[in-house]
Amino acid sequence: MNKSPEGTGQAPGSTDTTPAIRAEGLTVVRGPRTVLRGIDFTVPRGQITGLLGPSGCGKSTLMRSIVGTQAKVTGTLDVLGRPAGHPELRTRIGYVTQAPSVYDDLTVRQNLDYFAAILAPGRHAADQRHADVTRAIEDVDLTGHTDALAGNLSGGQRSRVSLAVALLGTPELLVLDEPTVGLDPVLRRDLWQLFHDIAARRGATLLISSHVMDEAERCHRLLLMREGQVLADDTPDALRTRTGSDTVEAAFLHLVDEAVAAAAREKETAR
Ligand SMILES: Nc1ncnc2c1ncn2[C@@H]1O[C@H](COP(=O)(O)OP(=O)(O)OP(=O)(O)O)[C@@H](O)[C@H]1O
Repeated sequence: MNKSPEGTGQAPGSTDTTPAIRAEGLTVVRGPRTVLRGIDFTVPRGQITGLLGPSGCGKSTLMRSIVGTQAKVTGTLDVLGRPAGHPELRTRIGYVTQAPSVYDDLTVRQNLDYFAAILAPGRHAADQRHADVTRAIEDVDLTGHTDALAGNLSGGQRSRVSLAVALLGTPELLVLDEPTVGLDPVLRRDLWQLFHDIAARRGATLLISSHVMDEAERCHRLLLMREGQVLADDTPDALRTRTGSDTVEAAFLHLVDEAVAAAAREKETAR
């Protein structure tokens, strides 16, 4: 388990010091609810940022906003130097939703061939597609299962096929919505190792959501959310120190208690 993440915050060879993501006063309304409430944060390049918080706090909504699939987004949201949803960002971002996007009746390679053909169509790109697919399969450690039907894979292997699809175009930003949910501890450890490899080797930025607080310890930085607001935007070490806690979980609970107490005081003053 990678408990002491290393990262420079800067992609190798890159001179771009602007954040990968910058949000100011970001607000999102879904149906009758204001799901994100004027939040501010930045995500540095070349690192793994964990997005943590209880179910329903707005993690997926935030990710959808970043990748440009969410309606009713107001405020500032810049992604890789462009406004979220800009067409130029489509090939620069990889997004893996909670439901693996794989076709069960195709093999691992056929699944990837299909998505590679959408990204780079035409005969002239055939060699490049083949190389990209082979590399993506290697990246997620599924080389031994290349010709297996996706429907015959385990849950964790299917998740890795979905991740391989997101890796096809060597994205600069990977947005992964609970990629380890339901996986056993060994697979979870292996996937986190892979995430660190991707950040270190390619200088890619990863934004990864999770409910599981021990995964927070494996991130370079954390965005802790609660009820549509960002409770903290810091490193795991700084969070533990600031709250006098031994674990990120204890730090999070401390911050929640503080937020609840502050809200109660505000209510009392307003009476
Ligand atoms: N299509 C929708 N229409 C209206 N409200 C929605 C819709 N989808 C989600 N919401 C609401 O938005 C809020 C945030 O949902 P979101 O899926 O972003 O939370 P989450 O933190 O990702 O939760 P989980 O960890 O359970 O996936 C929830 O209160 C949810 O009920």
